[in-house]
Amino acid sequence: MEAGWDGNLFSQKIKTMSELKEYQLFIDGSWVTSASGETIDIINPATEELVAKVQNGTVAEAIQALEAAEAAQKAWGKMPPRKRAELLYQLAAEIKANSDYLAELLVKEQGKLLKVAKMEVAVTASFIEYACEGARRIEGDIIPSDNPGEQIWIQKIPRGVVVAITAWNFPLALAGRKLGPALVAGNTLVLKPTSETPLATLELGNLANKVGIPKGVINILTGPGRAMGTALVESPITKMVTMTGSTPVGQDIARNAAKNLTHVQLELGGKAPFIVFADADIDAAVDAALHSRFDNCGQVCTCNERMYVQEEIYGEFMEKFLSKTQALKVGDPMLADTDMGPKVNNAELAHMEKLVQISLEEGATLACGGQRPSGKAFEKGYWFEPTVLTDVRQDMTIMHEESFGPILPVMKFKTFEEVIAYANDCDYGLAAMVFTNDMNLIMRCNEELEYGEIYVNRGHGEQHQGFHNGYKLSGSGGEDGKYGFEQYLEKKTFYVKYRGA
Ligand SMILES: NC(=O)C1=CN([C@@H]2O[C@H](COP(=O)(O)OP(=O)(O)OC[C@H]3O[C@@H](n4cnc5c(N)ncnc54)[C@H](OP(=O)(O)O)[C@@H]3O)[C@@H](O)[C@H]2O)C=CC1
Ligand SMILES: O=C(O)[C@@H](O)[C@@H]1OC[C@H](O)[C@H]1O
Repeated sequence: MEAGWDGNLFSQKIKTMSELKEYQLFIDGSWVTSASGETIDIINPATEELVAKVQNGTVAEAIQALEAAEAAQKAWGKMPPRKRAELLYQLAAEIKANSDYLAELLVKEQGKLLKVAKMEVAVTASFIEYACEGARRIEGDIIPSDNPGEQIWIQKIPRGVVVAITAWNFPLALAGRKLGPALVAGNTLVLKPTSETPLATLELGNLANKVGIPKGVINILTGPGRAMGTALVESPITKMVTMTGSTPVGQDIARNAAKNLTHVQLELGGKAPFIVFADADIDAAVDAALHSRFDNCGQVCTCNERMYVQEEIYGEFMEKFLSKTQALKVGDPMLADTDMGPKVNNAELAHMEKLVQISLEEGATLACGGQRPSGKAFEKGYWFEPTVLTDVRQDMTIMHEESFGPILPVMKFKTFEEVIAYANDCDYGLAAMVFTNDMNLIMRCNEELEYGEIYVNRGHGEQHQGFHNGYKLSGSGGEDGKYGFEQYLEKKTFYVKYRGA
């Protein structure tokens, strides 16, 4: 089937989702078929049906995209930031205008609920709009020198070509989260979405052309992360790599970027503790714990990965929590009353089954779930029941290995010191959640918890103006907010001697 676009999202050869689309690579403003002659199948996790095909791009095409971005950056970086922002505001508007189409793509490629997919599309636009607000706040410094008749100027300048590599759980939002600040700051972009869920992200190429973003400013590639990703990271053309994904891949990227000492920003795995003290609002804590574990089928980096409940309220809390967990409706992500869709692929589903098996072998009790749901609706697809494990110990695998899925181990604790030790006994340091109304406990948690993002009396969910920052093996550099934006700028210091003594 011939694939191609005339530059407009809806004038493509394919008019409905039912026809199979073959996406191409978006390089230098054009759609090109890979020289590899190979494609990657994108499968619907709820039905196992083939949704579309994408190019299995080559290393040579990765370099071609980098060269296009490098050529475009010269003019793009010299454009007034406000002008860049005006184009990106239009891109954000087009994303919102195509919300239904993009949301449906996200459901079909990732299996997320339609209502969550619509939120993701809105958040993608919002990430870009937030970055645009910073266009006229790219501020430097003028500092008096110790030498007479001299000033020191510290300027903020674009880094150059930025490579963005994204994960499969919120593919479009993760792309917008990086594309926005990268381009507003005057950089150009080579974006490599995950091979699992690249479709909605690829559509950004159509929208970029539609709003008139100059060719080469945004390039979007699909292909094997290890081969293509490594080529992008190792190239001397690349001046920054921003990646969201697993810790092992983040470590690979850090190693490969070291060859040119390229600036790296990594948002990686997590194992967030969810701590409920005896004085907590139990009903609020139950609801927050439920959503912070089972949102997006547990596939959120800040998810409640392990829960600690103070023993005085454990019985009441768990009775309410298990009741709500068992009431969750697993099913078709397109339906409004569905609470949880499928895992993204078969490998992730097998990982769920393996974690439950290991947990039971290590002595845990299965309080609910623990397997694939039965019934005709679940004969196809990568479904897993909302699962709660009790009678777990801190030394068990499930308390340390990220599940990134709908499995929640729960432990009792007696004292503050005990639960802080449990919470910090972790290789990750991204997010933590704490429920208590005692200000003294809140401040002590703030002091003691070794996490970059702590939520108090609410569940997970970052905001753009915050700072999404992982300690330890959860990442390096952080993103979002003014500190995330700064990462996309280089500084140049200028000593200006303009008169004698
Ligand atoms: N901290 C955060 O904000 C978030 C963290 N995550 C983490 O991401 C993980 C799940 O996402 P997942 O997509 O499976 O993560 P992966 O690490 O498997 O992949 C992430 C991206 O890296 C690419 N890639 C793979 N190998 C390399 C390499 N050697 N060099 C360069 N790029 C490479 C992948 O391409 P390809 O897919 O083509 O192989 C993909 O685009 C979980 O661990 C989760 O915790 C997820 C979301 C947010
Ligand atoms: O990356 C994640 O899993 C979260 O940061 C998620 O990504 C985009 C959404 O805004 C966040 O909830």
